[in-house]
Amino acid sequence: MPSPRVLVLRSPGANCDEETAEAFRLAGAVAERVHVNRLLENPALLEDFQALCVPGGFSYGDDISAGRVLGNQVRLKLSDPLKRFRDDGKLVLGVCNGFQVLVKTGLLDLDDDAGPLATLTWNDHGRYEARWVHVKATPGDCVFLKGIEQIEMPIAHAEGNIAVRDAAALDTLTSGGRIVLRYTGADGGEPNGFPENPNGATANAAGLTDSTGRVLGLMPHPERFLFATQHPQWTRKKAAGGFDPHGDGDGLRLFRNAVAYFG
Ligand SMILES: NC(=O)CC[C@H](N)C(=O)O
Repeated sequence: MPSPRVLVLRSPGANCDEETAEAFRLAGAVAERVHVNRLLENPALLEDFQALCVPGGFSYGDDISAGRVLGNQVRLKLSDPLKRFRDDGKLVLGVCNGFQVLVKTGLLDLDDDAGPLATLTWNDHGRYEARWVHVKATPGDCVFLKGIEQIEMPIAHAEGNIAVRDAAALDTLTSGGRIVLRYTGADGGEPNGFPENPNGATANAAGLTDSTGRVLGLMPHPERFLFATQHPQWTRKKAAGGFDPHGDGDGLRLFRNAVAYFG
């Protein structure tokens, strides 16, 4: 099987596209960074790729709200080709700002008759927050999270609070297995408020999948944990023994899962 080709979407203000492309390459994919203007000129470019990733950053300076401008471009100009892309069995990943973009595109199936089931809004404390968090996965059909239970990753965002509309919407998302990542305490149990839940997200949600399991949006940054030595406690882990400083970081597992899906 040839390596899957991944389109990493560049836009003005994106700042994680290089390392996200590198993550896919390390996992065995061929990754190409493509500017959104190239895709708007020629949406048929998508046909050359098996996966699309919208990376983190500050697309269009977070103007209006994070992800809104790029989300509108995608929703208004690329909706049909992207729905075909997803329905052809291809993969879509949105990391942090990319998740904010996906929420605004309709690709995550987040609407019912009453409007959006959930959205991403400002962190409860109203500030930008950058820290490592503990997250538990309940993958269900989500391709990217296969085999993952607990994982540590960094977050870095101001508008990362997954706010669910109401109790009925929460029930829809929960019963549909759509909340595939949740913040936990260090012991894997319920988080004890802030900072274990770093933004006040409803139900401690950190990532959502669509109804097919082939689209994932998450606030933590898996591409910032590709090497074991990116973990903030790696020297302590090394001193404690049994730690391979040349090993992979756990974030790489998501990208390997994406590549393995095409194997
Ligand atoms: N790391 C990111 O992608 C940041 C996302 C967005 N700019 C925010 O602050 O919420």
